[in-house]
Amino acid sequence: MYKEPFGVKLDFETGIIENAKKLVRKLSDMKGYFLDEQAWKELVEKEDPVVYEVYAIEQEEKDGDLNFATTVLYPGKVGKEFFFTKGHYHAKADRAEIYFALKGRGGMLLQTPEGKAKFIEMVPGTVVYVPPYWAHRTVNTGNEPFIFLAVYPADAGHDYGTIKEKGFSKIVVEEDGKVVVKDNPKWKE
Ligand SMILES: O=C(CO)[C@@H](O)[C@H](O)[C@H](O)COP(=O)(O)O
Ligand SMILES: [Fe+2]
Repeated sequence: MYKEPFGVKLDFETGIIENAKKLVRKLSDMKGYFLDEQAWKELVEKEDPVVYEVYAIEQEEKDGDLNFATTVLYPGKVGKEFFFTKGHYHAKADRAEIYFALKGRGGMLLQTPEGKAKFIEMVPGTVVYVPPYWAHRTVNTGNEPFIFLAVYPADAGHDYGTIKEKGFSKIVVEEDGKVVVKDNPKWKE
């Protein structure tokens, strides 16, 4: 009936949560995600870098319960585009989420199913509220790992398919040494 409460240590420097399940996403796992396909291919063939790691403490998929996870998103670019997470809607689309930035700098791209997009900058201490129904992707715009904690309903799930197919309507690129959020030329509604 009652589950056992627990506390775990989250290392703010490395993002590692003790006893968490670790997931690693390499650039080769992200075929079709970046705008510059040639630059993606070259970088995969050259070194296939780790783009991000996730340390998750997850419960059974029941409503009312909570999961939490840190993400360590490495600095880098594919062409002009900064490294990002795949991005997803929640499988139960109305499930909201809270992100809390711990280290480095970056931001979150959010998008409604109709393609209305928003970019929110994140520095250590920024808390982002992801409302129900918004897809979300984080982007590392700095030159050190961007680390954040996410807290989300245990039954939220992930729907990666829509974003994998259509992407986000905005992209985050470096132009003349500046971070620029612009329209994605490949975006189709
Ligand atoms: O939003 C959540 C959970 O709902 C985060 O924990 C991400 O799962 C993580 O930042 C990796 O990003 P994705 O590969 O899942 O898009
Ligand atoms: Fe999420």
